[in-house]
Amino acid sequence: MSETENQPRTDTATTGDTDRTDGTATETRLSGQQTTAGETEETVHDEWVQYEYAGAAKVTTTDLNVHYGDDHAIKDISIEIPEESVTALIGPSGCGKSTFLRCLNRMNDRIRAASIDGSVAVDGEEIYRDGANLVELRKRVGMVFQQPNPFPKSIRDNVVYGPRKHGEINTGVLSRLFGRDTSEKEDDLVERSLRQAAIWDEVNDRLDDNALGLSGGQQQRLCIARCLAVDPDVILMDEPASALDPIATSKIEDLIEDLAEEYTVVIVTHNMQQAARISDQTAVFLTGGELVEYGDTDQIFENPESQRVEDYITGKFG
Ligand SMILES: Nc1ncnc2c1ncn2[C@@H]1O[C@H](COP(=O)(O)OP(=O)(O)OP(=O)(O)O)[C@@H](O)[C@H]1O
Repeated sequence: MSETENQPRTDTATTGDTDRTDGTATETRLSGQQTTAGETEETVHDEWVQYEYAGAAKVTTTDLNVHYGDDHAIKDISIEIPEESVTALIGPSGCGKSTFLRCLNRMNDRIRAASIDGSVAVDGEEIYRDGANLVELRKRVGMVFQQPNPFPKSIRDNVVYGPRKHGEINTGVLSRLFGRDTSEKEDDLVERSLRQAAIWDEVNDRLDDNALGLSGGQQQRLCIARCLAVDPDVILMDEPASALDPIATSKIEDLIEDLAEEYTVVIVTHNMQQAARISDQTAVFLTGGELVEYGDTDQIFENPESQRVEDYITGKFG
């Protein structure tokens, strides 16, 4: 977990100008509060749900909506996700966590029924702008899925798959520039990525073995290494440990905390203890695609603003 000084926003004003981390003013209302007109959070969605944190915003969503046909899966979500930290997305099944996550690297574009409105910016750059380069975006915002999905290739080939595909290794120009041959560069990349994913010590003597021979937990760490090999800034993880046993899960959790020193990690999890253990901030989605509360993880788990969040966390709902 990064050593940020995240503080939950505690101002009691229902609306009003609020300093954002980027210095601009915006109308802010915390979830669970009532407007002066007596509207409840259920009826108003166009607020920023945010809190104060040290550092810069890495990802900002503004009025983000997703429909699948008539199904309104994500409703007016405006949040800032801080850099170099872990953000957990929690909530009951079907509340839109994965849909929200997929918006952050435009994976929903692949779903024919999905229509997306609103804005998602990474480092202030709109990813839904016309002409955005999706290959570059998905290198910058990588993704790890619930089921480990290594290619039926060697461990080495899995790690270098992305850079090779994007022509970042096998180009004579790069080799000449660096004055080294391709295999030497590949070896460096393989070792660095596998070390970062905390699996190097387990596989360094069998890099040419088929990745499908690894255990589930090793396969998932290999998939994380594959994601790291293309040098992302943001790593999206959709329940990355749900298919793993407790020991493998614990290794993935340790790894995620380490990764947050350098990367911005956003993780969907059904495991509330996991969210409490590894995340710096937590976003609680409840039924119907609403983001009900977003803030410092300790505050959300120990003293949530919203009764519905408290009910969910204590197991009374969801
Ligand atoms: N490809 C799709 N086509 C149509 N509807 C979809 C699609 N994916 C998700 N939905 C719908 O969008 C809503 C949100 O689904 P989503 O998978 O994002 O929720 P979730 O919170 O991640 O659920 P879970 O925890 O069960 O994975 C649900 O009503 C779901 O049925």
